[in-house]
Amino acid sequence: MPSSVMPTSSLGAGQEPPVAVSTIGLRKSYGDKLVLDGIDLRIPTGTVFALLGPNGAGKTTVVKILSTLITADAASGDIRVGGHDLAADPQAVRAAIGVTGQFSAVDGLITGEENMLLMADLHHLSKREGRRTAAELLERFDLVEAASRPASTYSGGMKRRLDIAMTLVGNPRIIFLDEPTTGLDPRSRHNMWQIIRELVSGGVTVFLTTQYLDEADELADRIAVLNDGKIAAEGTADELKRLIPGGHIRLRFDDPSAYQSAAVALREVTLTQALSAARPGGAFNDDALSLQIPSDGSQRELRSILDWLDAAGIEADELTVHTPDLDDVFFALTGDTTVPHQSKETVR
Ligand SMILES: Nc1ncnc2c1ncn2[C@@H]1O[C@H](COP(=O)(O)OP(=O)(O)OP(=O)(O)O)[C@@H](O)[C@H]1O
Repeated sequence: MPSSVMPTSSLGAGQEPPVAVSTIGLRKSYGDKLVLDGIDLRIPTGTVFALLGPNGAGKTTVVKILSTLITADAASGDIRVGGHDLAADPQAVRAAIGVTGQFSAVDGLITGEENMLLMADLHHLSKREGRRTAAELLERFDLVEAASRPASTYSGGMKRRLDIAMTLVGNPRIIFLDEPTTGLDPRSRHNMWQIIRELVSGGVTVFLTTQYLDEADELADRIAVLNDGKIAAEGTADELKRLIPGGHIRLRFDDPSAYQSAAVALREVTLTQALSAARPGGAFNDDALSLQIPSDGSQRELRSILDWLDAAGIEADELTVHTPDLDDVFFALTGDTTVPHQSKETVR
């Protein structure tokens, strides 16, 4: 059962971090259209969780439910945010969370600073405390120079930063970021990633939805792929990449004769099917003096391949593990056949 939310750094060895968000059988229909068909989530405090899915999969709907903007169907199971029962105590949930993204709280008609002070008022901070908090956050988000300009004159990146700064006025321990970097240029995206990392290192839990798989790969401790109203897969980026075929170990040789004997040894294994652990069926590239052995990239499989190489007297000059990237995982899990499969290789 989830308990109160606190930073992971205060935990003793061997203790499980408390759960920031948990859902059991989360369901949502709009009319007779079922959008979420029983979603189970368990997000430990102080981690980044990324929800991926094709357009219209229901990511924003999940965020809206968890942030109390809309209600889940009555048939849903237990839903807790910050240790509070979402259905029974939405007010306590609201006090524990911050939300930014597609529904920005920024008012373009007033200045950045006025937006911040308004937020401080909403959180019942004293005038003095409000000014101090606003100044501190404007500084932290590099908005001091722009603070006295109407927010309508801000760039997209500045508005996103102001939006997050406003969210932080209430010191939320759980933040929902719905597509936080959509439309931002690469530098602004990287700045936003840095902001998110800093929040998490301070013990904040971040629930992120994104269209950018590299963003999930970069930031998230765990990733869930939403498809057809259900979680198609959930795990770390590496766990998800291991779910689909295409991973391999590549051995490269400087010496053509070493390459030849390794290729012969691998062909023999392939022919006799003797090497079950190392998965026979390698590929050869005579020009590059390299050969590939299919592998899921797991430690166990890597060890058995290394044992086989040792036993066969093969010493490669370079060994690299290649795993499918998150794009491959996404296309495989969401059944999107409109984008051709590309053999992108990530050297891990
Ligand atoms: N208020 C609403 N009334 C009826 N249908 C809705 C409503 N809001 C969302 N939907 C439908 O629910 C489905 C999920 O929408 P949602 O916005 O949650 O998806 P999403 O995964 O966030 O999509 P995107 O990546 O395009 O933002 C879509 O088919 C959408 O048309």
